[in-house]
Amino acid sequence: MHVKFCGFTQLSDIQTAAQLGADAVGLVFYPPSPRAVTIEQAQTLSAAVPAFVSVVALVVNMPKEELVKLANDVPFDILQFHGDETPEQCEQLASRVNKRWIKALRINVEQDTPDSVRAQVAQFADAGASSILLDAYHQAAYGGTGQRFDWSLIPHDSALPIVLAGGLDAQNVAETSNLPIYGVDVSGGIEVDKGKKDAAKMRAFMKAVKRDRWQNATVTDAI
Ligand SMILES: O=C(O)c1ccccc1NCC(=O)[C@H](O)[C@H](O)COP(=O)(O)O
Repeated sequence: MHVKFCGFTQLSDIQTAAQLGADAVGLVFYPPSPRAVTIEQAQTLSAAVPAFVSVVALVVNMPKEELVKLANDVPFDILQFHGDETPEQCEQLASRVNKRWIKALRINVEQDTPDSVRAQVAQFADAGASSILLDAYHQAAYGGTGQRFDWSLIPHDSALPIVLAGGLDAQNVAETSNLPIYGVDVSGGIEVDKGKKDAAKMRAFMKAVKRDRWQNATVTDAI
């Protein structure tokens, strides 16, 4: 199980996340978010991330010129499109800045079914996405809402590895162990305040994931 911690604004928090073994750390480039960072903050934060930890730049409907400037100014590894971007827009924007990308789909329990989610994932797979992040739909926010969605809507035969987000924390993350997912993403569940992470919560989250991972490991997994 891979772990992405998202929404860093503080240097010490991102250093702690890396020390604890997070696979990826996310920076939010969406000014309305309480977790948004400036280019200058992002440069400082990304410079503190060691090798083998991916820096993910999260954008929401960002115009091309702004994205080009972001990619020129901040070293990051993966783009996360978390707005209303279509597969074609993601493909064009990501190729313009020469980055691998993932797409967040916000699951609306009133409308979505496993088949509709599978079909959307297939479209983003065709466009070249590396992974899909599934988050809860909220009418007033694009993400970071702390809300879970109905996990039975996660398709089993997805065309892309799925990262599960939305309302996860150290207490409930073990419940994800039998889901068809590649990784988990958390923001609010490791915070004391929006954008301010809590070292104890990050540690507890990692312990819960790793404990569960090794309890369920097969011999092949463990090699
Ligand atoms: O975190 C934000 O403020 C945010 C704003 C706009 C779009 C996306 C945002 N966060 C996306 C994330 O990757 C979060 O980690 C994900 O939504 C899970 O958040 P949470 O439910 O708080 O764990």
